[in-house]
Amino acid sequence: MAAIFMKPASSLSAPTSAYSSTTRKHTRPDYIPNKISDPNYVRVLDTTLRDGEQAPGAAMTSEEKLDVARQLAKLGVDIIEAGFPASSKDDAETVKLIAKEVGNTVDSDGHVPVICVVARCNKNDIDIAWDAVKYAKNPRIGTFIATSDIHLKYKLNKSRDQVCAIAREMVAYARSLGCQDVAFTPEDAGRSDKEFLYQVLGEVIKSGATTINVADTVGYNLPSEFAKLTSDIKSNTPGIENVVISTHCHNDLGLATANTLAGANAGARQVEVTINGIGERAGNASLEEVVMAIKCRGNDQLAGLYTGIKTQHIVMTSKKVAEYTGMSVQSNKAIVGANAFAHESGIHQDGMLKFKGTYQIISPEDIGLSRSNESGIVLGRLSGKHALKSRLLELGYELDGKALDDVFLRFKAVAAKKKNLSDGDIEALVSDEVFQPQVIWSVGHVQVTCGTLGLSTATVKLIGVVDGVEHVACSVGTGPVDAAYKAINLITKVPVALLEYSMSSVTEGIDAIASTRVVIHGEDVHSSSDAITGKTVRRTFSGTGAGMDIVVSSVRAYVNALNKMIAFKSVSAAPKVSPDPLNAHKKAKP
Ligand SMILES: CC(=O)SCCNC(=O)CCNC(=O)[C@H](O)C(C)(C)COP(=O)(O)OP(=O)(O)OC[C@H]1O[C@@H](n2cnc3c(N)ncnc32)[C@H](O)[C@@H]1OP(=O)(O)O
Ligand SMILES: CC(C)C(=O)C(=O)O
Ligand SMILES: [Mg+2]
Repeated sequence: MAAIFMKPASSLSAPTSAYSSTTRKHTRPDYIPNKISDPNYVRVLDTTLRDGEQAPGAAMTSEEKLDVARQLAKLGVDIIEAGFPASSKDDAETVKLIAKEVGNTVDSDGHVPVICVVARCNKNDIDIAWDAVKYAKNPRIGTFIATSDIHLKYKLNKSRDQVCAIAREMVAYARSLGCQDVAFTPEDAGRSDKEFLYQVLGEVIKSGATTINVADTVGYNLPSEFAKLTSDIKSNTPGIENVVISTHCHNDLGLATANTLAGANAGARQVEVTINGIGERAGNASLEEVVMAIKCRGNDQLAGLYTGIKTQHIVMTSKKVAEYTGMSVQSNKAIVGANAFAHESGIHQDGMLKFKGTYQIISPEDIGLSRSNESGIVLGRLSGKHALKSRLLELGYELDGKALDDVFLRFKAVAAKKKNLSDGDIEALVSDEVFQPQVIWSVGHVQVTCGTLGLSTATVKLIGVVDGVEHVACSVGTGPVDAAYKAINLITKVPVALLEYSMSSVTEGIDAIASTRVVIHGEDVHSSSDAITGKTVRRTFSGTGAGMDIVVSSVRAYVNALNKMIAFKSVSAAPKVSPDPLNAHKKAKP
C-alpha cells in the first residue's frame, strides 16, 4: 500500500490565505533499489545515526539510537543509515536491533524504511556490514572510497587504477553476499577529477551499484558547482540511467542545504541529510531545511519535486535528537530553532496580525508546532492529564502511556509549588523525564548543608535499578553541588571527570525551574582522535536535569550523564545485546 502526501501546488500564491490553499495528492513510489517510478519523487536518506553521530560529543547509546530510528520511521524517511558496523561491536549490535525491529515494521501507510549501513571498500567491513543489516526487509550496504587526488595520495596511498579496481571489486563483493541494494560513494567527489569520477562510477554501476552518492565530503563546493557536478555525472557516466543519483553535502561553508537542493534540481533523486544538520565537523545538510524547502518551493522552483516526509513529526524528531546527542539547536536555526517562528519587532508583529503570510513562509503546524494556545488553557495545579497532553502537543511533543504519566507526576509536583507553569517549565520537565538514558542509577534523596560557616556537606541516596538496592553516601565539598557529586562518586565507584557544568533558569522569578547540563568523561574505553591536535580524546557524555531546587537539578543532570556513560560502556563491552534491552530499566524519583 502506498502513502498519500499532500503537497502545496504553489507557495504564497493565494492572496486570501497565509499559505497555499490548493494541494495535489502524491503517493510514495514502491521501493525499487535502482529506480524510482515517479521522476519527481526525492528519496530521503537520514544519516543522523551514522554521520550525525560522528559529530564530536554526539554519542548516543544503543537504546537512544533505536528510539531515534523509530522516530525516523514515523517521520517517513525512505532510508535510515543506521551505523558503520565495522567501527565497533556496539555499532554492529545496534544496527542489528534497528534492522530487526524498525526495518521490519510496516506503518499504517504500508511503508517500511530501508536500513542502510556504511562500509569501507574492504571485505572485512562489508562482511560485518552485511551481517548486521541483513535482518531488515530492505537492507542496503553503502560502500565508499575516496576519488580525489589529495585523498589518493595522502590518505589511501593508492593510484587511480588501484582505487577504481577496489571500488569495482568491492561493489561486486557486496552484491555477491546477497545484498540487492548497494550504494557507492566516491568520497570527496566534490574535489575529484571528473573524468576519473565518470570512469569509477561507470565501473561500479557495471558491478551492480544501485545508487551513486555524490559526496561533497569537505563542504567545498558552491551550489552552481555542485549542480554542474551532478549534471555532468548524469550526462557522462556510462549506465547512470540505471541507478539513482544521490547527494551527500557537508556544511563547512554553510552551503550544505543549498548544495543539496542544487543537486536535486540537477537530477539527484536521493538526498542524504541529518536531523538538525548534525554531523562531522560543521555537519551535514539538515533534513528539516531540505525537506521544507522542497515542500515550500518544490512546485514553483524545483519542477515539482516532492518527498515522502510527514513533516508534522519534524519538531519531535529534532527535539529527540537534540536531547539524546546533547547538541542543542541554536535559536536562529532554520525551521526548528526556538526563534524560527517568533516575531519580535513591531512592524513584523503588525504584519502578522493583519496577515500571517506577510512574514511567515511556513505554517508552524506543518512541522508539528503550534504555540497559539488557542484553547486558552493555563496549566496549573488543578490541570489534568488531558490539558497537559494537549499543551505538549502544541509544543511539538507527542507523548502517551508511561512517558506521559511520568511527566504528569513531575508536572503535578512542580505545580503544587508554582502557580502557573510556562512552556519553558514544561519543556524542562519533558527533557528531564522523557529523554533520558537507560536508568542504571536513579536518584533517591539529596540533602545538603552549605553556607559561610564551613565546608558544605551532602548526603545522597541512589537506587541501583537492576537490584533495587538503596545506597547512601555522605561527603564534604567546596560547595553543595561538589559535595553531592563526590557522594555520588562514592556510590557509583566509576572513575569520572566533570568537564562542563552549566545551569540556567528556565523562567523568571524565585520559583523558576533550574535546568542543569553537565558533560563528563570516564575511562579511556571510548576514544577518538582530535584532528587538530592529533591527540586521543575521550568520548564525552552529556546529561541534563531539571528541578526547582538547584542542587537536585544538578544531581539529576550528573546521574543522567553517568547512566549514559555506564550504559554505553556495558553495551560496547557485551558481545551480544540482550533480546529486549528496553525493558531492563525503570525510574524512581525523589
Ligand atoms: C567521510 C566519512 O565520514 S568516512 C566515515 C568515517 N567514520 C568512521 O571513521 C567511523 C569510526 N572509525 C573507526 O572506528 C575506525 O577508524 C575504523 C574501525 C573504521 C578503522 O580503524 P583502523 O582499522 O584502526 O584504521 P584507521 O581509522 O586508523 O585508518 C583508516 C584505514 O582505512 C583506510 N581507508 C580509509 N577509507 C577507506 C575506504 N573507503 N576504503 C578502504 N580503505 C579505507 C585508510 O587508508 C587507513 O588504512 P591504512 O591503515 O592502510 O593506512
Ligand atoms: C562516507 C561518506 C558517505 C561520507 O560521509 C562523506 O563522504 O562525507
Ligand atoms: Mg559525510
